[in-house]
Amino acid sequence: MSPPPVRLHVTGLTRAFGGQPVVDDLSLTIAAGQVTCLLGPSGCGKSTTLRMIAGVEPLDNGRVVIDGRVVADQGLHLPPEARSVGLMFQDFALFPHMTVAQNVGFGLRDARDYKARRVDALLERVNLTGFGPKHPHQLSGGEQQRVALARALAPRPRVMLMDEPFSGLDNRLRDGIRDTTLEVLKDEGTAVLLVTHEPDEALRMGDEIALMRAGRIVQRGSPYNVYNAPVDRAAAAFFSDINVIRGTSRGALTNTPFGAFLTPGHAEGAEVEIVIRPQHLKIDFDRAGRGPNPTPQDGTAARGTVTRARFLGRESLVDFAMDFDGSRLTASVPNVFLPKPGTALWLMIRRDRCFVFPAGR
Ligand SMILES: Nc1ncnc2c1ncn2[C@@H]1O[C@H](COP(=O)(O)OP(=O)(O)OP(=O)(O)O)[C@@H](O)[C@H]1O
Repeated sequence: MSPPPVRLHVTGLTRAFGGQPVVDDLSLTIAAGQVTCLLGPSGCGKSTTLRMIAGVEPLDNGRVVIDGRVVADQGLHLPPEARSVGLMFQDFALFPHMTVAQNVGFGLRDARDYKARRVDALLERVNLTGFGPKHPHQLSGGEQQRVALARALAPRPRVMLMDEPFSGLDNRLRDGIRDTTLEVLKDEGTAVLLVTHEPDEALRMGDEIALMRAGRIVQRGSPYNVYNAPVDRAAAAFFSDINVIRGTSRGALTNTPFGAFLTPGHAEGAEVEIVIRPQHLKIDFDRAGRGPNPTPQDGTAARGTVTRARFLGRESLVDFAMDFDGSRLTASVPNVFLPKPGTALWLMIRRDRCFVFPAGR
């Protein structure tokens, strides 16, 4: 089977405001039926990237190609309606004076009976059959959101650009709407660029995550890879709380509460940071000071004292001060585990889940 065709191809996209670069030489490719989540902290340039691709913001440099056709470069700026893009924003604003059917059919220039059939089919697709004659104010937030999706899809855009489209919805609605939206977009074979600052949303929705920082994409990959092989400490920290064990690499080894770690590739005397997520620290009991008998995979156990334990619903977080050097670590345990402060417990570290980075990066 041949790979799906590329729908969006962006190269060298650059934009500065007042001399300050906001998007800096950004490149990106999205194939038909693929969802790429542009994920990053507030202000890193996600919306500006999306707006340049949509055609509502000029670019200083670079090129945007949609379905093989250049729609923007230094000398060319096609308007949004000539780019075959669908847009969905947080404040998706349906036209209040129009019915649901008129809203969905708004961008269609086809003959009346074709248009009516397309509108009905889309309303059915987003589970709103029979809603055509209603007005937006008669609909719930989730229903309005699905009308907005149908409206954006009506002209069969090659590329769908979505900027935090679910953040106005309450939590209980959100997961359902995300799943419906994803299903519909996959069915239509649209290439999707979804901007979000929520890692959970990117992990849930993306075939690919493009992690953005200060105007640049710092890492691209499947959700699994971006989560499990972060390029640096900040990339690891973007997805969950992290523990950082600091040390000095000597003879390609770094001493930690959990014994010596292999840290090859770091200069003699270089400061390193060993990063581990709280769920990859395993807790065991003290057994009158004898501690556990770890398997080779569990690594070396180290003793610590509980300083605080919190219940967060799906998990409990337990904070420790380590006997070795007083360093602070946090372990996450599924369900309820609330040892009293002062309790001695042992921690084991999944070495294959640790990331080693040069300090300060
Ligand atoms: N038209 C503009 N004029 C001047 N500065 C702008 C303009 N648009 C955006 N900026 C600035 O560019 C930076 C990036 O903005 P952008 O909206 O792209 O970030 P973002 O990653 O989408 O953030 P958020 O998640 O908060 O929306 C911000 O510092 C913003 O203030």
